Amino acid sequence: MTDMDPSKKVANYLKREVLGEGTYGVVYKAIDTKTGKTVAIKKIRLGKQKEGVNFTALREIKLLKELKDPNIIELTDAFPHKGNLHLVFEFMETDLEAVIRDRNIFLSPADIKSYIQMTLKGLAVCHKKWVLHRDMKPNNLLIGSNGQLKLADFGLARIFGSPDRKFTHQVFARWYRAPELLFGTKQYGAGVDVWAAACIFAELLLRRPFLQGTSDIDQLGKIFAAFGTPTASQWPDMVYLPDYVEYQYVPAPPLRTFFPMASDDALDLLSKMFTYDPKARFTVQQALEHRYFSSAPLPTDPAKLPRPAPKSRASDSNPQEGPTVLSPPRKSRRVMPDRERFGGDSDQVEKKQAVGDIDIAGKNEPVPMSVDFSIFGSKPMSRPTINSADRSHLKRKLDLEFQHNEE
Ligand SMILES: Nc1ncnc2c1ncn2[C@@H]1O[C@H](COP(=O)(O)OP(=O)(O)OP(=O)(O)O)[C@@H](O)[C@H]1O
Repeated sequence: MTDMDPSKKVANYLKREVLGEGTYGVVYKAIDTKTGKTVAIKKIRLGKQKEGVNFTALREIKLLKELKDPNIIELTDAFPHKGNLHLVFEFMETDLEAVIRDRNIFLSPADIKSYIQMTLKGLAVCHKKWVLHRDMKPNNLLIGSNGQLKLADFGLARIFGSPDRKFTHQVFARWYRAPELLFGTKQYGAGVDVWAAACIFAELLLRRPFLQGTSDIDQLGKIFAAFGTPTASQWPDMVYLPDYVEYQYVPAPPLRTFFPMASDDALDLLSKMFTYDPKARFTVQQALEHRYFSSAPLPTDPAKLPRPAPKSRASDSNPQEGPTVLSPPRKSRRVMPDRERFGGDSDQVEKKQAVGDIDIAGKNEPVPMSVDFSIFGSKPMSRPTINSADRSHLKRKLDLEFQHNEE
């Protein structure tokens, strides 16, 4: 990086097409005119922070720039321009979501092992430096032309605040959220990234998201239906969490029910990463040392991993023609469980989904949760229920969710 006036750095980049829009703003493809390299520039709306990026944010960005590892996306530059902060990253060809969704791609057990190992290796480096990701999901795991998987969007949640829930695509982030976050914990640690990595591991095995909750309450219902309702002995601190509500006990079905083709080692590792109590949950380092990674088949060499066919990029042929949107932003391409399926007034849809079968104003019987059991096969399992004593607490939580969505 040079010592030039940061606001002038924009001249170093030749802007090309829009790559997509995420939680924090638009991402452009660009050419670094000094090196000739292709880069991706994330333009972050500073929004209400009229005074610009605060000192803490700048310090955090400096920290991210220093995080250099083969499994972490490199932040090569950062500069303000027209009230937006521009973060310059190395350009990546595709991402893990595209790999998982591509029906032409066959993922062998060794390929899955390689992708999840690279994910954990990137996480390990960050956790060693006390940086949490907090927003791990397959489309934040970018893949380069050499097959290397790299974690993206690291630490952005801490710098720019938690992703804004009013953006529809945030419904997907919920699927990777650890139970302590869903119960409203304020003091969370590296375990939230391990839970999310376990969800990604499960998604690689299934080729679809594992736990697709339609609201935070429903997400917990899905988790409990898969792993059994946590007991006090399994997770002693659970009852003290701010948004804790008691769910009727349901036992855990065997994990193999959901992953019939997975190896015993894969299931053992998965169960240790999906441990309820964050204090007992595997750390990233423990996960990397698990025998799953040293037993046959060994992880595929990244260069030999299957990847989607490169997309043709229209503006590559004519860079003079301003930014061109080549495809809808990723989130609209993904199947939307809530809003897109119902259309119309999105807030109404959100309310309808979140409330589901719960009769908040109803009588005192235990109330069945709205849980979509379709992911577990056609036969519904016993449904977790919420005790009536917690009804008002639940109503308050749902109201809070609605407020978030209506903002
Ligand atoms: N370094 C990069 N190289 C190439 N494409 C990138 C890079 N970073 C982001 N993109 C692409 O830009 C688009 C927007 O990315 P961004 O990270 O802002 O949002 P997202 O990951 O899609 O969603 P979210 O913000 O919810 O995580 C995506 O299509 C993403 O694949």
